[in-house]
Amino acid sequence: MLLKHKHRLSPYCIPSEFGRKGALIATRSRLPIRREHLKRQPCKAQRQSQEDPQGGSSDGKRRKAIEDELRDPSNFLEYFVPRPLRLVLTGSGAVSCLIATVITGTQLLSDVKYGGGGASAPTVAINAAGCLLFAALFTADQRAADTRIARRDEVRKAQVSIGDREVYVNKEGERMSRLKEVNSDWIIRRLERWGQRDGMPFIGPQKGALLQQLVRERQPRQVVEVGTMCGYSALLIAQAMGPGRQLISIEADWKWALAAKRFVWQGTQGDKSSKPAQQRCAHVDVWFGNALKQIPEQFRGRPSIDMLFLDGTPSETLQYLKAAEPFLAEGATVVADNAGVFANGGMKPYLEYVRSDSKYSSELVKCKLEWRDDVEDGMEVSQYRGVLGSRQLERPELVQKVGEA
Ligand SMILES: C[S@@+](CC[C@H](N)C(=O)[O-])C[C@H]1O[C@@H](n2cnc3c(N)ncnc32)[C@H](O)[C@@H]1O
Repeated sequence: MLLKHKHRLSPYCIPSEFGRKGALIATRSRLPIRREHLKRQPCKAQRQSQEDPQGGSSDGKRRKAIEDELRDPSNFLEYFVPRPLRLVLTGSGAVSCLIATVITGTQLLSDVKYGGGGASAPTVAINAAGCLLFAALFTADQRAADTRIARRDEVRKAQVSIGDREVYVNKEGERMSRLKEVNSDWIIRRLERWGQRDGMPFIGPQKGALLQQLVRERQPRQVVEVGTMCGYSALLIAQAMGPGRQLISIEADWKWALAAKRFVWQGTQGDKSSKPAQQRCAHVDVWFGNALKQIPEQFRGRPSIDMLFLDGTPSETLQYLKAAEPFLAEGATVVADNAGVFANGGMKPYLEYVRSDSKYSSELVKCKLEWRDDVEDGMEVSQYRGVLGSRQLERPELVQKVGEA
């Protein structure tokens, strides 16, 4: 239950929006996770009321009525006394107390008028108090349900505005909404909201757009990324690469590597389960380990690297490049993040190397630091000319074009 209603994004567990019960159980018990686990499993009432956009028994009002009756997960009482039963109990309690108040009140009046000992004033008062109490409980329950429904509508509107939910018009002409399927866009949006809120060091949308533009222009078949964290930039690169290509992303921290594997897997599976025309992610492998060890050990005998994205520890950037250099294809693009904020710090040796060595043609593309409009940063975009250092930049205008974008 706790997992079901957990809404915060955490790097180490999958947010509830991903977490179908089956997928979570499968994760915990190390069972294989199937594609159907990704899909939202509606409860019985939801299934009955499910809107069928293709036609079928769509009845918006009925659906809404059933949804409105769904159990309120934040109300503890719901698990012991269901709402319809509560309404019957409190409603009938109020009515019976009202009847008793009227009867005992009439008796009391006739006693006062004609004498006798039929009903006492305390009995009337107790019945009246009972009537008020039950009526108050009944009203409070109704109000709580109305508040919950209003809150749910607000949540839905927010989901529509952030793009997690889509609005459509059904056959009866009613405006309905439904949650979108989890795919790479969905995960990227989530990670962006998390990054913005907590200032996570993901590359962010501006640098992300720049990186995607570079990938689209250069069409690399194999990209290697150093520093996956939770896979934000990996998903952006994979989207821009398109299907049939490969991205290898290396992460030294096992917790991030684990989180990234899940985010990337869910993002790319979502895309794979959609129609072939909508499949757009490259195959992504997240490797756990230090890139300085992984690259020299694992890349022997592999296809050469067409693009290298360096976003690990800034002071180690030059070492990453030197480790990967023997495996770079001629004309490969090397992109290094944080070339602005760390230009005179950890990135200095790297920048000196790529800007002075004849093997590279290099340029700084200025942009803002992620989630900040007031801090200048940049990405160093370099082209590897090969050992002979004779090749010219194939598209020298690209860097400028990207920088202006
Ligand atoms: C700035 S974050 C990467 C953010 C990610 N590229 C994104 O935009 O979403 C840097 C990551 O590099 C990882 N890292 C640092 N040194 C590394 C190394 N030698 N090998 C692999 N990963 C490393 C860190 O653990 C951290 O998760």
